Amino acid sequence: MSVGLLPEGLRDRLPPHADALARLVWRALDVAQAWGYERVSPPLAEFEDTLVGRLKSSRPQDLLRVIDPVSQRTLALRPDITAQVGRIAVTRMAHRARPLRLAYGGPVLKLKATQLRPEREMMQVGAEIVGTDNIAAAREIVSLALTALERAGVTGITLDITLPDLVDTLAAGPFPIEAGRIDRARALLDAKDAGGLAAAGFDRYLPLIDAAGPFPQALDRLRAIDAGGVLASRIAGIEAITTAVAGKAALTLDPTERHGFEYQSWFGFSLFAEGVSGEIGRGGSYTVLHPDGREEPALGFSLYPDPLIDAGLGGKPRQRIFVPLDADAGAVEGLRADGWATVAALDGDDDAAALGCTHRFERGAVVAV
Ligand SMILES: N[C@@H](Cc1c[nH]c[nH+]1)C(=O)O
Repeated sequence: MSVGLLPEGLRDRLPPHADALARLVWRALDVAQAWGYERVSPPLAEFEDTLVGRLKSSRPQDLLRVIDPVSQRTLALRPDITAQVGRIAVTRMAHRARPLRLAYGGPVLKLKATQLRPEREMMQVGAEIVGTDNIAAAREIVSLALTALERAGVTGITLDITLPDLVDTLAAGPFPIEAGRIDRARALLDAKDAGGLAAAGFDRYLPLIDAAGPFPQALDRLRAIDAGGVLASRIAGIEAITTAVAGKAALTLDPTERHGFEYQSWFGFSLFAEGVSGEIGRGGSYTVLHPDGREEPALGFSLYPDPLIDAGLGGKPRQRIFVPLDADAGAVEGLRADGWATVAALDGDDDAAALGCTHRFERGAVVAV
């Protein structure tokens, strides 16, 4: 057996990174709690059919599955906690008043890594509002996500806004496309392939490519597209949401971006930070399905704090001080209260420096090692 070898995309988090990650998660959850969100903690794995299908428009996913010898049913490891929160909201917490505000944090597992991120297991921490997906809810969710990132020490944040169901809405209304050709149009828009769009007869969608980029120019270009009320109401919505975050993040618009937006509806966003590669968070509006088929609007965000640690965030570990066998317990407690990590001698000849201590506690005084 190969000792210490882990499957591709899975890894151990070692000191000091494991502590830093725990601190980042804790800070984000603490902010959410202060904003009135109650924590839920769903399990790592569920029956496959309860994990998928709870959110409207969620596509069948590639999941990591196992057969449970106890129930003889297929279990899936969660790739996203949002669907689990949706399940809790419409089952065990269905009786609770709306809007229901819930927060969560824990590891998720994807079947495949992406090019940008070789990891398949990552920490996810977030918050969801179930019961409304109006502008006020969107403003709160975006503000909360930015505040949580600020609290984690993240600077240079970019908020990239997208309209995940825009192409479907335009295709069903002002810019008609037959159902069978919508995927083609979406793929061309994803690739920002202007020539391809024109050649395929999707000319009316061309201006959407130019409506991507920094605010406010991108929004002005979106406004210039004549698509009747469909766009007007969304533009008004985006403007109202973004006034709430003015000064906290740089704003960009990518109206047709849908990469990673599986179930989000009229509003979606991605979060980026200077010096951190790839997305650090994502969110938006969506619809939760009740067991009786009833639909409930929801809105939320998830942060992915792992890359923040590689960027040096998450705080510094405590400085370590070596404490001899005969030290006074009260004094040692005082050292911990002052922010030291105390490393107690367990026999006569522990090596303070080898144990990572920069100081030792000698006859009541702190002495450099
Ligand atoms: N859970 C989603 C983001 C999200 C939360 N709420 C709504 N959308 C993701 O990680 O992609």
